[in-house]
Amino acid sequence: MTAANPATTRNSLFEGIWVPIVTPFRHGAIDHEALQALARSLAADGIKGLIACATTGEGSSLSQDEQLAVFRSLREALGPDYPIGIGMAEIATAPAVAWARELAGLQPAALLVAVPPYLRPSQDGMRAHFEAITEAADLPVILYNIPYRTGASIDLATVQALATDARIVAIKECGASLERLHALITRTRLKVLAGDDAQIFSVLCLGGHGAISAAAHVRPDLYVRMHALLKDQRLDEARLIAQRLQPMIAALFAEPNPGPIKALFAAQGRMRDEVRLPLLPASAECLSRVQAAWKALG
Ligand SMILES: O=C(O)C1=N[C@H](C(=O)O)C[C@H](O)C1
Repeated sequence: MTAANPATTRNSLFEGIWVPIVTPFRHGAIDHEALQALARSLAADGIKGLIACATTGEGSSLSQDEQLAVFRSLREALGPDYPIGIGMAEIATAPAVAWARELAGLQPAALLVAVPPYLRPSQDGMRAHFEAITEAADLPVILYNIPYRTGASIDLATVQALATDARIVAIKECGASLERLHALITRTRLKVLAGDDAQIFSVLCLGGHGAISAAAHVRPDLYVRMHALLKDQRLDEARLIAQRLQPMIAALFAEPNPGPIKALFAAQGRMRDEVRLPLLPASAECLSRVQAAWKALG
């Protein structure tokens, strides 16, 4: 096993509710003012950490310079101690390794690394990919398993093999069966974070450690409260919050993420309703549904 560096041993860091922050745009350019205001308000609501440039942050639509600028902007807004991770947008191993080395210079709290999309590598190929990035970055790494986006899933045995490296600290798991979630929680030492917003409550009840949740942009206080209640064994109260949140989660994912989040925030004057192609802004119907869910949350 690789020796842990001190950052990776602060493992309670990878518990609680994290948000993969959206990247606001203004006439096509990054709107740093809106980004920083949003980041400050999420942190004030108790969000444990942010992930820049993930799926929700449209990381794959940002140039490398823009990704660095987003990260630096968040640091400037929140200070050096607030945890900010960053998503790996490169797909193939060699450019991902080179980019990981560069990102390491920013000292992010973690790298969020998905199974490379489209390529559908073998389990050994996936393992080599994650190992090469971890070695290059020498930072805490969160595995990101989202087979409905990437086309391939990390097997439990591969997760277990990767978990022998202390720098691999957590897995963000999306769309898994209860059986697989249970296995990840009980048969690996990784922090298991829900990546599928509709599953956050179930993952936490099974013993998962938190979530990286796009939906938690909207009423983050309720996600933070639900997590705290479950830690306190106050299941009934937590369940009521989960039930209240469900219509909003469904509305936010009725069209491609992060369109609905940006549409709501634009209607609230917090940013412009801009995404980058091939994404399109949410439809008027979707926005009405999100706004109705917003009102119902009170
Ligand atoms: O960007 C992320 O990280 C997330 N992406 C998922 C998706 O867009 O499918 C959803 C999850 O809430 C976080």
